[in-house]
Amino acid sequence: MRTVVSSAEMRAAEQAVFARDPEADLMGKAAAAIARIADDVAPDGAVLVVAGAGNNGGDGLFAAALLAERRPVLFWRAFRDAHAAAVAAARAAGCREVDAVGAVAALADCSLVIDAVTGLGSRPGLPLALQTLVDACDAATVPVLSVDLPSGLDADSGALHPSFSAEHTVTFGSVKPCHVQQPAASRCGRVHIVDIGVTVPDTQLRVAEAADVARWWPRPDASSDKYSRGVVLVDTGSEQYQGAAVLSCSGALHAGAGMVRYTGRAASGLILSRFPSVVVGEGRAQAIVLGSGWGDSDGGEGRVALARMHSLPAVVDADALHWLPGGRLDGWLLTPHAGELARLLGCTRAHVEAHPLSCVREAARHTGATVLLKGATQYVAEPSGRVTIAVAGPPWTAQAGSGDVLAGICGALLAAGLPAWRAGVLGASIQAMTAAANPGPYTPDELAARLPAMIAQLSSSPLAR
Ligand SMILES: NC(=O)C1=CN([C@@H]2O[C@H](COP(=O)(O)OP(=O)(O)OC[C@H]3O[C@@H](n4cnc5c(N)ncnc54)[C@H](OP(=O)(O)O)[C@@H]3O)[C@@H](O)[C@H]2O)[C@@H](O)CC1
Ligand SMILES: Nc1ncnc2c1ncn2[C@@H]1O[C@H](COP(=O)(O)OP(=O)(O)O)[C@@H](O)[C@H]1O
Ligand SMILES: [K+]
Repeated sequence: MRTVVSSAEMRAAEQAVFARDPEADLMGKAAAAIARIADDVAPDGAVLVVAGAGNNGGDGLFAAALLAERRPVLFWRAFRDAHAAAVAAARAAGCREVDAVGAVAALADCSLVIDAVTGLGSRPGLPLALQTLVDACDAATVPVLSVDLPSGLDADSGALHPSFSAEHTVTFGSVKPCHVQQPAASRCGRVHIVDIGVTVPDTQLRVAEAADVARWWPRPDASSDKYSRGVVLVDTGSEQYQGAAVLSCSGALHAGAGMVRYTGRAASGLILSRFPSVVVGEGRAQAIVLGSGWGDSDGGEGRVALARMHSLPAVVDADALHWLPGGRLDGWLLTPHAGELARLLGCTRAHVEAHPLSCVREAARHTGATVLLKGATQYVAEPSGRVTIAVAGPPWTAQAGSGDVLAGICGALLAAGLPAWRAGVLGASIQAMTAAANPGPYTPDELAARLPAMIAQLSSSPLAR
């Protein structure tokens, strides 16, 4: 699990280092890491360093000085101001200064551009001369290594602004919100996190990693039986949306449920023809999955209220989200997409998309449930305000039916005894990881069928220990 640190939290952590040791050379360590990664990602050829006026530019120019010991380096001060000591170091090391026109012309001969214009102090957007260079970089397909973050982005959000598009980003201490939230994250390329001796604080925002999924994924042992592994009661689908029932049962079974009981209104014969192990009808269960594919079929309110009376953990998806009972929904996992969350909160979808973190937190605080906001970035918010971002996957899973499978997976994890936040994080992560391992337009049911191979691979990997 990685802590996600805001620019203010990172600055405070940096100040704490200087309070202990006023001579701490954080910039020197940052520069050394940038130079090392630059050599790794583009071992030969000239490097162009584009430097801004603040410390981000300082990092880049000290890195320029180190790189100039072994390869040609050019630098452009994008705003006339720049970190004076770093400019002096770059000049002393033999780096050649160019102007805006020279920087664009130099791209033809460069194997790497280091973007050190703005970092934590970045105000969104780019001045025209820089935008011209960014366009030229994109056209010339010269790889960009961004220092801390692609200049132009806002460190503290996932919003898109005119910015560099990095192939690699080197950041310090821990990831910042722009590195882990789409669409900004797609501009960061591969993010290298470098320890420069700043102690990163615990925060209310974290991002899960494959190792967490491997460690926490429930596995049967010699004492397991179908009941102890977890029985999932699935009330999904309807006459109109029969497929949703098949998909949520598929998610639950392929995620390792001990048993799936189907109590929804789709034709049971359809489900049994696909999954003969499903038991049709009520019975004891450890978790319930509600709502996927209900459409406007009757009795939603009563079915959700009944689930509440069972006092079991529940996944509440899609149409069941319209019928949330009053009171604190402890132990429940709500799985809205942005539109459904907007409806829950009484705001617009655009508002949720612009402020996903505050919206998902608000829904969890208000309902007392854990809320998994689905989409390109998947946020799992607990009523306490803590948010965990699931492992990211490719956009191939953006298709009808993925959410139904995910609801089933989360149901199996709740039934196995995981707390709601962990079920949400693991469910969203395993679906994303399976899609990443099987790139292409696989249908949600095909991807669900590939979950067991992914889970087996995780279980046998050293990450699982
Ligand atoms: N904290 C740490 O742990 C460590 C931090 N380190 C490094 O320090 C970096 C932070 O440095 P920083 O505070 O000097 O801010 P930085 O990102 O250089 O930007 C400020 C300058 O940019 C300008 N500017 C901003 N937006 C603009 C725009 N759109 N268009 C035009 N100009 C714009 C802004 O102008 P102003 O707002 O003053 O008008 C100001 O001149 C951090 O990212 C990391 O690389 C490491 O050295 C060591 C450990
Ligand atoms: N841009 C994206 N990248 C990756 N996954 C996405 C993206 N957009 C949506 N998804 C995934 O697609 C699914 C959509 O869920 P949902 O809208 O409820 O679908 P449905 O109700 O049709 O099953 C979610 O599981 C989410 O993880
Ligand atoms: K930068």
